[in-house]
Amino acid sequence: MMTLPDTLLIALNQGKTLFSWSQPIHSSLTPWTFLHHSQNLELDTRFYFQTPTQDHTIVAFDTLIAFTGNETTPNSLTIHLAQLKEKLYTNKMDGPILCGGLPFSQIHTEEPLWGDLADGYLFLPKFLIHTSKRGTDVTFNFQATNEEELNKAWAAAQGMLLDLTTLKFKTDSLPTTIKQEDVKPTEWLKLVDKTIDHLKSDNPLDKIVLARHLSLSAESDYPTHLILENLAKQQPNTYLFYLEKDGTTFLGATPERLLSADETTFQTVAVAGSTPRGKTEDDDLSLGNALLNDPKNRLEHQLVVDRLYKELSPLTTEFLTNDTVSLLKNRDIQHLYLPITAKRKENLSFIDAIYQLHPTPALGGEPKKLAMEWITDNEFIGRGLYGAPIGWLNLTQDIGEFAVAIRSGVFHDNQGLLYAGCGIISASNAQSEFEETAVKFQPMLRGVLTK
Ligand SMILES: C=C(O[C@H]1C=CC=C(C(=O)O)[C@@H]1O)C(=O)O
Repeated sequence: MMTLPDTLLIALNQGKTLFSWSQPIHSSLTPWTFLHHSQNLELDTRFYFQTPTQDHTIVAFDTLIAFTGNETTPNSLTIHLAQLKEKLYTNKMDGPILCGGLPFSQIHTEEPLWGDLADGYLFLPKFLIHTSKRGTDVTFNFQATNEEELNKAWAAAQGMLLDLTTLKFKTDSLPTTIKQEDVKPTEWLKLVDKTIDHLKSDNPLDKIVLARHLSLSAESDYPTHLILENLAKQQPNTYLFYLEKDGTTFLGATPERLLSADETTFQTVAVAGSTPRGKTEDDDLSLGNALLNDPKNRLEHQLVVDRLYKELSPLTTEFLTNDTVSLLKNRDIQHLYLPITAKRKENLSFIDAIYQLHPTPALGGEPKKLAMEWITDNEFIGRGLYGAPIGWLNLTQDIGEFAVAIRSGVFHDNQGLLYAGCGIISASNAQSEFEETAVKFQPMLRGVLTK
């Protein structure tokens, strides 16, 4: 076990009370091993996030400091993060990482299965493993106001590293799902018709995204990390995300980035308009071509593109990508796709930019405010973190990456609730949207039902 580094003691004597210590780990342990090993420990929080290219994987455990509800608004978060920075000592250039999900909407209908997670949960973990092209680092975050607390916190962190790297696997398997039920299917079809009528009536609304739900029950509790592991095998080229807090887990495999930020650029994508994958290569190609040439889907997508350009313009100085729309193909579904990269203006915060973009018309609608009001007033079940920004941000450098949490579900004990949404415009048809959302449930269903 490593002894307490002197620099931490010096920082304490200089008045620092929040400590973030990172060190490389030279081991063959993968992020999955950590997630598996963690099942043997009593932890209040678990988090997993992996980019589609797998060039960043973050696994984090236990909460040191968390922001939820009103604390996650952009102003409040900015103040809280600045306060953390003031008392922070870190041995790393790029500082500690906060991870989690921001709420889909501050105003929302309660849904018991979500518990507190529905209010958003951005946390500074006690323990984090980050795997990137540079290798694997472990970070311990802790608070202490005197030497005794510092020694205790350091010993606890080292003990956790030892546990996570030496404990044996718990051999779990996924239970049989005994009930799989569309939630209020007839009412949902009626709601789509009502929404289409509303879009056709005299108001500025062009698009509203509606979510549908599928409820699941299993013969015993879901070991949710195994669902994530299935998704990792079954859904290449997607963001994998997993947020577990006090026994409730929200997880999924989304193709959609909301915003990633490095020191100089913002990167987002416009993903909207959907069709299934074909059974043969020819079939797949013709479905893709039909999607590229379908006016209804092109309009759904263009509304997202236009909004992203509009929202990004004041935050950036120059767009670095062209306007060629292509197809994004995942295992079960394909979408119209346009990546957008722009040079970010200096001193413009990543958090502000996230809130500026969220929800794009791929999840909310156009215009944003009216669409969000319609969603809140009419959907049967609260969205919680479905469709919300999920990911990470660096505390000291204003960088990070958030995905749009779709193709997802929330689980507690032996219960699950899957979410799938679709963009409604005046030319939509309720039955086709029902079928499109059925395809969008497929990735999560495959993950849950595979033993
Ligand atoms: C809202 C979802 O998908 C969005 C992303 C891509 C395509 C969409 C569509 O074609 O409607 C949706 O806007 C979902 O999968 O739950």
